[in-house]
Amino acid sequence: MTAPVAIRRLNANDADFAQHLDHLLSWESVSDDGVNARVLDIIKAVRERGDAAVVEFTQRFDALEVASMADLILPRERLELALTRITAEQRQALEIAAERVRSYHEKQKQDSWTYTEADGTVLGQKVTPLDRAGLYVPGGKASYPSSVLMNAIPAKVAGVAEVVMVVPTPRGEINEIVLAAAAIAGVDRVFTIGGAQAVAALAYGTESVPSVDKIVGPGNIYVATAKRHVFGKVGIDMIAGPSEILVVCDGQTDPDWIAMDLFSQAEHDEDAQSILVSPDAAFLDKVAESIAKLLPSLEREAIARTSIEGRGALILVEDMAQAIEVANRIAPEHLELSVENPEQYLSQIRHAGAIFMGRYTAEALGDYCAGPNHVLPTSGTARFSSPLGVYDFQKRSSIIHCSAAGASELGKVASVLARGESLTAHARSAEYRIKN
Ligand SMILES: NC(=O)c1ccc[n+]([C@@H]2O[C@H](COP(=O)([O-])OP(=O)(O)OC[C@H]3O[C@@H](n4cnc5c(N)ncnc54)[C@H](O)[C@@H]3O)[C@@H](O)[C@H]2O)c1
Ligand SMILES: N[C@H](CO)Cc1c[nH]c[nH+]1
Ligand SMILES: [Zn+2]
Repeated sequence: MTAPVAIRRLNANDADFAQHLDHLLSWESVSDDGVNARVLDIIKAVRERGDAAVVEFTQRFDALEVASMADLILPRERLELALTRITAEQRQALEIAAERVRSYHEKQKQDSWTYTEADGTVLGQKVTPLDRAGLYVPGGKASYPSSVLMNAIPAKVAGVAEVVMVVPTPRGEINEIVLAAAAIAGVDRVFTIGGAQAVAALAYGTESVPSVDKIVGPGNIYVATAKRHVFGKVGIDMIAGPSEILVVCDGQTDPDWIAMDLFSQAEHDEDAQSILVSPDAAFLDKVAESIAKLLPSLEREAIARTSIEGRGALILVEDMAQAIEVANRIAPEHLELSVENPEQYLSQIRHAGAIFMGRYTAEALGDYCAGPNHVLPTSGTARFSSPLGVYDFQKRSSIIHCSAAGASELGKVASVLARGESLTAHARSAEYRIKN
């Protein structure tokens, strides 16, 4: 007999549904005072003592006996060596995934543009890649070669001259697939450091670690808190919370497939969130049975069970219109539309990090190799932010080139507005160019 799984059941027509949904979605992304204080101490120490502090924190938090920073630097040749230490099958999978991610992101590349007005004035925007990007690859509880590809490839496509990667190697355990992914993605330098100390080193620079212009990549609470604190000194991509999946199903997909799709994100983290919405009550029962049947077969059963029981839900809705309403309210990181003819709903979806269309598009394909980025807005932030992309590694400068005639005409307008602001040097600067 299979052990019961206590997954929450909600009905969107219940009077207190909104309240229950708010409670279900709430996740405190702000670090507690203890974590905050510790991270601030780490950042201060790295700013003041550079490499020496990074080495000390690495010894303490990653249980690594290293003598100096030299032991925490991996040259490009070491990355190339990793390519020979993985299996041919692993190398081929990495190369196929990298190629698909690269060609998808090539389409996002923005070019500089200008236009010329009738009087010869030229206006436009110059698009420039960042000089140096820092890529945080998590390495505490698990290793993520796919995240190396998803973060480094858009940077390279954007034309970033130097990509510096940091990855902790607790107890000295190096993941060869992570290094091989770095070689394939074209990462320039790797430091085996992690946590807040790695973020601080990338932001402020040390004797060995170069300071970067922007830090991207997911990480645990120490990494996220450090990223918040160094924002302003450097750019950051986003603060990514635990993984989430919302499946909307019309009741016609194999319930085992749906259960495993829910587990695919639940196995990431005890705090991950997996929710199924369907207008078919009998189907929700079948998925509940599949969950109970398949959960014990997972390698990461304990993590997935905590996630499913603590933050998961099966939600009954009146119809597909109500399902879409719930999806927009949740604004999930991943939305699976496991329905017949998903295109009919696409225009109504307003908030989702990535939308997986139809019964065959398992979210897991997007995590590894479909092509779009797997670094996505979580915790409802899809309301205002977008997947990591080439645009995160490009910045724009305005271009203004006035002709003599253009400067004269604009000078008159600027003069009036400047005098209205009592900024007379502005006004006189513009007025010098007015032709009488
Ligand atoms: N959104 C995404 O695309 C995505 C992808 C991959 C991973 N993730 C998430 O990233 C996170 C990775 O976390 P992780 O812990 O496995 O690796 P991590 O690399 O983020 O953190 C490990 C580091 O945390 C620091 N640390 C640990 N305990 C500490 C302490 N007590 N005090 C100070 N520092 C300490 C150490 O320096 C250690 O090197 C997970 O939550 C995972 O779900 C998200
Ligand atoms: N689903 C994660 C982002 O939420 C990304 C990932 C990496 N490996 C497997 N999955
Ligand atoms: Zn995943």
